[in-house]
Amino acid sequence: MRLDKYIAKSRIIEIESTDLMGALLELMEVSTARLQDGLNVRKITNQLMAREKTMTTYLGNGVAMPHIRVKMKRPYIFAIGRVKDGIEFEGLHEYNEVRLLFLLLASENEKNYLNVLASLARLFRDRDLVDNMITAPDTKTFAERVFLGFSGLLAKPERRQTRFNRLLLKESEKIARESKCSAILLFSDTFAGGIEGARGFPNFRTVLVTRAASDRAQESGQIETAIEVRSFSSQRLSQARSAILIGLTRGIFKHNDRLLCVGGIPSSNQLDTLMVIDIEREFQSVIDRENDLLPPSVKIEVLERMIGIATELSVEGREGKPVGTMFVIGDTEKVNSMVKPLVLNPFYGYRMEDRNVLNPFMDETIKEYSVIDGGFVIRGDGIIESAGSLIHAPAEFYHNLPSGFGTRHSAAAAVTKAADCISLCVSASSGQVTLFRKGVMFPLLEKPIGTSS
Ligand SMILES: Nc1ncnc2c1ncn2[C@@H]1O[C@H](COP(=O)(O)OP(=O)(O)OP(=O)(O)O)[C@@H](O)[C@H]1O
Repeated sequence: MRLDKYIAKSRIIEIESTDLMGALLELMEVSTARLQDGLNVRKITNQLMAREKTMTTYLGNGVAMPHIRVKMKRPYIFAIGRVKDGIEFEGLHEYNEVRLLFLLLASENEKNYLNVLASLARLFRDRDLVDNMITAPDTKTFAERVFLGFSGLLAKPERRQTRFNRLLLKESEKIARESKCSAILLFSDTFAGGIEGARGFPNFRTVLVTRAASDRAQESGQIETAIEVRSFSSQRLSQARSAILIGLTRGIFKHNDRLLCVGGIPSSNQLDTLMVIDIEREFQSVIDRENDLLPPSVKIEVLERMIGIATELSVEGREGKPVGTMFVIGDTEKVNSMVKPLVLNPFYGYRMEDRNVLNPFMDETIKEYSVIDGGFVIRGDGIIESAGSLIHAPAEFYHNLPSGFGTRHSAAAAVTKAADCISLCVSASSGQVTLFRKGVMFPLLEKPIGTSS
């Protein structure tokens, strides 16, 4: 998504105020100057402040992103301010870390709002890119770097290939051809910065698997498409199973494809692993046809987001402790008939947009509530209906799972037989993330017991 078209030089400023209210007023002033939309600066700033009190917009990496829908003709207004030394807001320490304050005003009628929020959050997750903006020596350079960053041109310097990497890439193509693979999956998180090889294989269909896909990667070479899978694991090719699953549901792969995975330890800059995967054999128990995988009511981006959150939860835990939970996605009408609330629904009273998992600010909230006993019920379009729910399908839908799986996993399996939904289980005891569809289990991330990251 091209975000640079919404950036204007006059809305890139150095913030003078040291408190949030003052800083927001400065950004609102430059946002509304010269506009005929009749936006009420004070009123909107107060609404932004009220919102910040109920839900922080601090994204990490020194970036906060207050955002709000307003009545206006333009689809979006972006304003970005650089803060010297953090800002004061109700004594909360995360605001001391703010160095960039990004204000997003969106029209009430804009349907793409959550996607824009998600794209911005993804952009600001790139530490190097943010640092580059923060450390600009003067305002002019700061503005230039903002433009470059938003247009995807401010890339990390590419590393030169080592001889060994070159050899592996060359042999990969040969192996893929001779073993009749239909595509090569290049795990680009192996490289801390870009690498020449990430341009893809000249004579072979290449799919990039990455934690953060930029549009630029796909524009700059033979990369046919990129699959974004979050993974904080330090294991080789740990994103493979999730990536293939997403590729199948997106129609990038067919169930009878054979794939060559090429990667190494994340950020090691060293390729060291080649793995041939026959999708049919690997996933045989889950799918007969790729179309069966995704329930009709579930949006693929919702499943992708939930796989990301479940993976992060399993790897990070919460406050140093492992977390177990269950997400049931889709067919909520039927699922709700099998739900008993264990606690008062914490999402009660949230606006739909604020409890949609596609909203990047929901990640933290979901993780926070994952420590509550019970599971989450999520609509196929991403709206969370409840958390802290006991999800219990009728007895006839229960079947034996391999030993080691207890009542949480049994319930997660059964509900996907009883309703046309998907469930994702994060195991508190083993750290595994398991997807269930039609009662069949499919481990996405296997974490050896006792590993913390
Ligand atoms: N039907 C259910 N719906 C929601 N949550 C459940 C359900 N059954 C169990 N749980 C939750 O799972 C927790 C762990 O139960 P148990 O150890 O039997 O499951 P498990 O499948 O082995 O999961 P884990 O691998 O996380 O230990 C329970 O304390 C409860 O919070």
